[in-house]
Amino acid sequence: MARKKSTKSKTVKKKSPIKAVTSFKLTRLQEVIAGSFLIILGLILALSFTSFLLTWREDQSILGRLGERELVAGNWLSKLGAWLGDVFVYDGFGIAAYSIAILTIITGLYLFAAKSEVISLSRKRISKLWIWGLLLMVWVSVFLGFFHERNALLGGKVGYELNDFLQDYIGLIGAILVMALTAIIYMVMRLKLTPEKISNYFKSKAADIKSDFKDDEAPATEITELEEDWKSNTVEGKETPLTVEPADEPTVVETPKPPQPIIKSIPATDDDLGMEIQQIADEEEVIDSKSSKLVEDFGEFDPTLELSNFQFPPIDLLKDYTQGRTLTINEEELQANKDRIVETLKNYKIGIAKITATIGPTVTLYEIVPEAGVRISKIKNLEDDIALSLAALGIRIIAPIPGKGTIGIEVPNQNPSIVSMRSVIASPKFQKAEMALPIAFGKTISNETFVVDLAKMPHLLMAGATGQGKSVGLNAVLTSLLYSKHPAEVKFVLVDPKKVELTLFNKIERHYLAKLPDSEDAIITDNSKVINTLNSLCIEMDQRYDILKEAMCRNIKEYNAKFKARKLNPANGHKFLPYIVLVVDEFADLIMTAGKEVETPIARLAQLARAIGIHLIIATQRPSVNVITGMIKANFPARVSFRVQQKVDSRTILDSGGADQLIGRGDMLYTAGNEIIRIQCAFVDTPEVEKITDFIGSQKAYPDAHLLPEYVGEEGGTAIDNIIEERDAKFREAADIIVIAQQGSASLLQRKLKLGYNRAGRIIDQLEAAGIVGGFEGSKARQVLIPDLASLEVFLNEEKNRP
Ligand SMILES: Nc1ncnc2c1ncn2[C@@H]1O[C@H](COP(=O)(O)OP(=O)(O)OP(=O)(O)O)[C@@H](O)[C@H]1O
Repeated sequence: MARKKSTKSKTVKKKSPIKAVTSFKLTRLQEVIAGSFLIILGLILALSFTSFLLTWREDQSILGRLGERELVAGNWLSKLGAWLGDVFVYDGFGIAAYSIAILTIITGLYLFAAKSEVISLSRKRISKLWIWGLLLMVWVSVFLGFFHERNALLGGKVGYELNDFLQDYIGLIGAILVMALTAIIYMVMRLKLTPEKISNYFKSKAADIKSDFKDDEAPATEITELEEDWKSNTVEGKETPLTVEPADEPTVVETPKPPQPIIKSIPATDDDLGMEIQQIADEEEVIDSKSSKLVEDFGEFDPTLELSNFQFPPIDLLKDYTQGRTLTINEEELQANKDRIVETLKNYKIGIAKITATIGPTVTLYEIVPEAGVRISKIKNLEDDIALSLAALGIRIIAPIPGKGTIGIEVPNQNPSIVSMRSVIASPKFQKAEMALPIAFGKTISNETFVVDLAKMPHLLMAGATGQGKSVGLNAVLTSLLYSKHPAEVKFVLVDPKKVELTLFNKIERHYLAKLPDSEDAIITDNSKVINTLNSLCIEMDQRYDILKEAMCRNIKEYNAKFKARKLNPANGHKFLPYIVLVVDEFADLIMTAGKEVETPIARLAQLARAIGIHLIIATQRPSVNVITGMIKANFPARVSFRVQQKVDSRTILDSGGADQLIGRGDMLYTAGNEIIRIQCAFVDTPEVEKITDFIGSQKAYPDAHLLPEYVGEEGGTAIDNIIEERDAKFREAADIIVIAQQGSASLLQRKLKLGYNRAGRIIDQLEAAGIVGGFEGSKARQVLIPDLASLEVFLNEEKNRP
C-alpha cells in the first residue's frame, strides 16, 4: 500500500507545474529558428522535385547505391535531391508532391514572421491549411493517375495505385464520377462554393460589363437605350419590363448600402406612371465575423502574454510530510473502538445490526446500522455518554448521515497523519479541476482530496479558536490559487491586522497583489486603511458592473470569454478582468475598531460582487454574534470552522454544533449551506510558503501591483476647499443638481454629470466647505442646507460680494 502511494505521487510530480505542461509555447527565438529551418527545408524539397523532373532518368541508376561517395547525381541537390524526388515524386504523389514543399514554406514563413502584419496566420489556420493541402495533393495525384500511361511522373506511384484500385472496383466511369464528387465536396467545403454563389458571381460580372459599356456612352442616349431594351423584351404586346441596371447606379440608389439592390425599371406608358421596383439581392452570409477573423489572424486574446514566461511553482517546493507513510491506524485500535461502541450502545439498550469503519487521516468513521425500531434521537442524545465511554476527545455523532440513513460516529485516530499540501496539490482532482478558483482544502474522512471552487461559494467565512489551524488554512487557500492561476487571472487584496501571518506574500506584490494607488504596502495592516480599500473595491465592483452591462454579459466568466474571443474592443475601455480575492485575517479586530463602516461595504460586496469576480474570505478567532452578524452570515453561505471553545460558537458559525468537538490541528468542518463535511485541512508550513513566494517573486513581474480605483474618503471639505476661484468648473451645475434633488451624494453627481468618483467627491467637499451640503454622515446621504434654486442663487451672489 505504502509503495503504491509513493509511486503515485511520483507520477503526479512529473505533471507539475500544472500550466507549464498544458500550454506548450515556443519562445520568439525558437520560432525564428524553426521558421528558417522550415523555409529552407521547403526550398530544398521544391528544388529537388524540379530537378528530379529533369534528371530522374539519369539518376535512376544511382538510387540504389546512394551510399557510394564517388557516384555523381545529376540532381541540383545531388544525391539528397535524387532521393527526395524519388521518394516524394516517383514513389509518392507525382507533381502533386509540390504541395508538401509549399505547405512547409508557408508554415516556415508563418513562424518566422508570426508577429508581423504581413503574415499573420493563426495556428488553427495553418493546421487547416495542411489538412486541406494534403487532401488536395492526394486528389490531384489520383486524378493524374488517369494519365499514367503518358507520364508515370505525373501522378506518382500513389496516384497510380489508388487510381488503379478505384478502376478495378468501379470501372473508369465510376472512378471519374467519384473523382468529380470528391472535387465538388472539396470545393463546397473548402471554398464554400454553392451554385447560388457562382450564379451571383456571373450576374454581377455581367452587370459590371454592362455598366462599363454604358459608361462609354453619352448620358443622353440612356433613355433611348432603356426603351430599346424594353421593346426588345416585350413579348406579344405583354409588357415584361426587364432592364438590369448596374447595382451601383448612382442615380437610383442614393446611399449605396450593401447589399446593392438590383433595379428593374418599368418605363412609363401613356396611362401608366413609371415605377421602380427595387429587388434586394440576397444578403451574403458573413461566416467570418470581424471578431472571428481577428481570432483567426491573431488567435484568442491571451491575458498571460505580458508575463508569458511565468513559471508556476514546482511541486517540489512543498514538503512531503507523509514520506511514504500512509494511514497509521492499526487493526487493534479499530477492533477496540468497535467493541467499545457496541458495548456502550448495548448499555443503553441500543442494538446494532451492522457496523463499518472508514479510516480517514485524523478520524475514523464508524457507520452503524441500528436494529429495527431504535430511534435515532435516542442515539443523538447519548452523544456525551458515548464519548465518555470511548474516552476520546472529538467524538462527533452524525445521526443520521444525510442520504444514507445510517448513524456515524467519528473517533479520532491515536496517531493522526498529516495531510500535506503537496499531496492535495498533486492529486488529479486538483490538477484536473476546471474551476475558476480551485481550492484544495485537504482530505475528507474517506481520505479523498476535497477541492472546491471559491468562485462558486462565492465567499468564505473561516473561524476557529486560536492555534487550531486557521492561519494554515488561509495559507492552504492561497497556495492552491498560486499553484493554479496565472498572475493575470487572479489578484489578492490582503488585510492582516496581526501583521505577521501574511507578510510573506509581500514578495509577490507585483505578481499577485492588488492595492490602492497611493498606498506603499500592498498588504494592509492598518485597520483605518481597510475602509478605503473596501470602498475602493465597491467602486471597482460598480465599474465592473457597468462594463459588463455594456458588453451584455451576465458575469465575469462570460465577459472574459467574450474578451478573449476579441468581441470587445479595448479602445472602448474593455480589458481582461482578473478575479479579485479579498482576504481578511482577524475580522473581529476590524469590526471592533471600525464597526459599521466596514460592515456596510463588506455586506455590499458580499451581496453583489459574486458575478463580477470579487470574492471575500474572512477569518476570525472570535465567532461571537456581534462579529459574525446576521448580515454577514446571510451573505456567506460557505463556512469553515476549525475547533472552537464552545458549542454556541459552533452554532454561530455553522448553525449547528460539532466544531467544539473537533480535535484541532487542522481538523475542520466545511459547509456550503446544506450538509457539513469533516475535513483534515492540508498542512503547509511557513518555510514552504516562503519558498513558493520566493520562487514567484524572483521572476519577471508587472511594473506595479494591480491598482484598485482611487478612493477619497468622504471626511469632508475644509476651508482650503472654499476658495471660489479654485472650485471645479462644474461646481455650479452640481450645486443645482444637489439642491433640486435635495440629496447630497457624490454618486448622484457621478451619474448626472457623468463624472469620475474622485471628481464628484471633490465637488461634494467644495459644496460642504461652501455650506451648501452638510457634513459626512456615514452611509446616509448628506443633508442639503439650501432649500431651493432661488435661495441658492441668492446664497451664491452673497458669497461673491463678501469681502
Ligand atoms: N492542517 C494541519 N495539520 C497539522 N497540523 C496543523 C494543521 N494546521 C495547524 N496545525 C498545527 O497547529 C499549529 C497552529 O496553527 P495555526 O497557526 O494555523 O493556528 P491559528 O488558528 O491560525 O492560530 P492563531 O489564530 O493564533 O494564528 C500549527 O503550527 C501546526 O503545528
